[in-house]
Amino acid sequence: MKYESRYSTNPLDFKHYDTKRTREQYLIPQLFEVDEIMLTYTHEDRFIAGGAFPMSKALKLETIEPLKADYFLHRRELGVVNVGGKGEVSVDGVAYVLDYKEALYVGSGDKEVIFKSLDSAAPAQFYLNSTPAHQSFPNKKIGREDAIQIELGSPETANHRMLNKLIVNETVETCQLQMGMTALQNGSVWNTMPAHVHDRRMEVYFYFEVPEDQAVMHLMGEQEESRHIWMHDKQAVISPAWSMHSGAGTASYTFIWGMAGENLDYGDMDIFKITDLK
Ligand SMILES: O=C[C@H](O)[C@@H](O)CC(=O)C(=O)O
Ligand SMILES: [Zn+2]
Repeated sequence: MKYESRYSTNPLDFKHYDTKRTREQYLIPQLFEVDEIMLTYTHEDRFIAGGAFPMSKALKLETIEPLKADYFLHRRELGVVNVGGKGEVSVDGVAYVLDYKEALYVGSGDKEVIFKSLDSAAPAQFYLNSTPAHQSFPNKKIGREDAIQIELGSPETANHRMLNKLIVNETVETCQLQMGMTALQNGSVWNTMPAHVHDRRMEVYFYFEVPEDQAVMHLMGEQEESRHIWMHDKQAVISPAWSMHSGAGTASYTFIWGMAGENLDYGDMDIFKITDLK
């Protein structure tokens, strides 16, 4: 288990950040290391984002020091999306097989979570999001066919995309975690445009299926003070509650969004007018 802690920030200070400081604060450059679990604990709603990459052995989700808890899910819930080969997540002895892009919700109180690949030649990569939880809800797998799909944007505005709601209140009961996956259609590059904020919830974006020689320019900041971070495949970025989160790729790509905070109302967003962005 490897972990890193990040404190939260405010928009008045963010105005003065240079590229290096911006990346240190918000970019999670690496989530997957062979036979490791890597976590980033952010004080933005105490959200944890990370990755489990079991290749030659199974990996157990251990507690980390900042939680001061006997086990990881003592007062937390967990969302898992597999972005690698077929894998298995075993929760207190119950095994859930996850194919590519399938998700699992794990409620608080489960003591043992173990990740493993079913074929070490095509190892699983489990993207993880975890948030504080003060009620225990049942564990549930959300397979490809269980996702709620929404078509957004259009080819004309280069933002044609399919949004898959995975862990939302229509599919599974959670305390505060919401997760989904949005795939840009071929030739479309703009995600979350028109951009929005939701001051009630922070968010983390994890970009993948970014071609090796391409990149995504992630936009953050307030409507009148936007900044960008160039991101590569399988990197994540923390978006505080006051920040927009949007981006354009040099090619099409897919991303997983995860949110936590005040409410569980996915559609509760304050949308910016494109011509008001600065
Ligand atoms: O608050 C919602 C999240 O930012 C994403 O669901 C937005 C998104 O996937 C998209 O518009 O492409
Ligand atoms: Zn959002």
